[in-house]
Amino acid sequence: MADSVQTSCDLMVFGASGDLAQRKLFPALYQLDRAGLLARDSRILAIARTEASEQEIRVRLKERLQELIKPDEFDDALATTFVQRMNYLQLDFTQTEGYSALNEWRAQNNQLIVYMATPPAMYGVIARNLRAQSCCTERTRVVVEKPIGHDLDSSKVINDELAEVYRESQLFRIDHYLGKETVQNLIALRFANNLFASQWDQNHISHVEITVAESMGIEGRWGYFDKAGQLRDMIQSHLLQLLCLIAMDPPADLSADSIRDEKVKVLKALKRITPDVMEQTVVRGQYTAGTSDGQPVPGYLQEEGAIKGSETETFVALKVEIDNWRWSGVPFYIRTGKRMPEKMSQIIIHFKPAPHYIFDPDQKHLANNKLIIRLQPDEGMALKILTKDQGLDKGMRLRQGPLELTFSETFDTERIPDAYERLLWEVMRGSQYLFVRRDEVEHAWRWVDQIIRNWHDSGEPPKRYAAGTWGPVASIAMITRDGRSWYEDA
Ligand SMILES: NC(=O)C1=CN([C@@H]2O[C@H](COP(=O)(O)OP(=O)(O)OC[C@H]3O[C@@H](n4cnc5c(N)ncnc54)[C@H](OP(=O)(O)O)[C@@H]3O)[C@@H](O)[C@H]2O)C=CC1
Ligand SMILES: O=C1O[C@H](COP(=O)(O)O)[C@@H](O)[C@H](O)[C@H]1O
Repeated sequence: MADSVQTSCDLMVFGASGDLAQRKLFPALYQLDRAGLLARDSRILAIARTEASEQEIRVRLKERLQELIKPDEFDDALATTFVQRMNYLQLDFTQTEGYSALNEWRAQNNQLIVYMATPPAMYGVIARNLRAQSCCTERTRVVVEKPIGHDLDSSKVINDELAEVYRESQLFRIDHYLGKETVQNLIALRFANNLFASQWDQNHISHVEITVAESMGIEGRWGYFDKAGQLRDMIQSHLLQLLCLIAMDPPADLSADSIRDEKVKVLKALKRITPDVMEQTVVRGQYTAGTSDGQPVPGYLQEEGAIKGSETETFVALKVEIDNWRWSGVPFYIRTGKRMPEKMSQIIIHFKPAPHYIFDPDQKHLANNKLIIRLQPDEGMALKILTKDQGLDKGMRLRQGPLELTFSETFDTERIPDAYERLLWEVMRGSQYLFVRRDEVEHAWRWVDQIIRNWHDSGEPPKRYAAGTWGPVASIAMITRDGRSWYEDA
């Protein structure tokens, strides 16, 4: 990481025994320590309801780190020092008693970071209790997880509760996709390469595809997921963020507000999806039994904890339009689902063909250049271009080939940091450019809410797809109707 000035931090992790803290936050902090980015006097206060001694918490955390960190990145001595940074406080977040211990723990000169890795319903009460103890100052940074609510109204309640105690400049709302290196690279790709900057509009691009596919199912999270569904869980946050980064105008600079202002303009310009266009522009699916990695897997309704008859969607495909000068007439086809054939996230920019075609009419279908941006796995990109097929017998036959950039092969990158490493590091540096501002969250909900309302009003159940397939056939029909198809690498 380029800028490695350390700041001494006191990090309070509310919800320290939870899945997110254990699986993502503490391993990320360990990695920051390993990279020399945690100041020697930075400390961590793990806070949860579970009764445990400090020693037990440290021992358990070290075991967990050993389990989660790759063997060649796990250093026993470092892990021992790392867990010594940690203290433990047993606290019921909803009770005021006990919060005074937080003030006693913190070192006044260290930068205080409060990480709320808890259900969002806890954010307000934690913030108020911290204020009551004068535990936070104007310098305190507060990190909150998604989802911020489950619709516009509930997100406003959570945002208002946070705003009662903290200024917007203190709030770091996580969307972990923004912490992925390949997602940040979208900004570099678009605004550091004039080649693309000058071609990035409706004059040159015919359509855009965004696919975020997961091979896993619900993995014991049925209770949470069934109340959310794929639209709220993935589209409202991650996919709309990706769409914004692809569609936004150039920001004046790399400051958080310049970037976020441009993203908000895109969210405001998203065309409303009215009931009359739902059938052509929205496909909602739910997986049934099928296979994953060659093994039989149950359907959504047979997963552990499932409630019979649930109509929650595990797949969504949308045809999105952006009503502005840059993107008028350019559909963005986006899809995301659980239990798809593979875990794969990619963005395809389909360029328009040259204005006048002079080659073999049989080859006209090849005529569009495509930029394939592979977000994960196999991070990199390929620009599909046309060249002359070589050979005396080939005449002026065309063939399509990639200008290929696979990051791991081209660059001597030691390791790609996990999204949470980057995000925690940015919080420590006090930089908000990878975090979501209140108005972004609310515009995203406003747009997603109308789709949910339409589903509700129509009463139409999700379409079924077998686990291990690319979603309901209707999602293929949606794009085929426009004479296009979802990109498949030949
Ligand atoms: N897990 C993940 O991969 C992701 C999670 N998130 C978000 O992160 C947040 C945390 O998720 P996750 O870790 O999965 O949730 P868990 O349910 O696994 O953990 C919740 C944590 O909050 C604590 N807690 C809850 N209520 C109280 C209370 N009244 N007093 C004290 N402690 C309390 C629990 O303590 P105890 O165990 O002691 O009861 C536990 O440490 C949520 O907002 C979630 O949406 C976002 C993206 C991914
Ligand atoms: O936020 C979430 O993201 C994960 C997918 O994240 P990835 O980094 O593995 O692509 C998703 O599985 C989960 O349902 C959702 O809450």
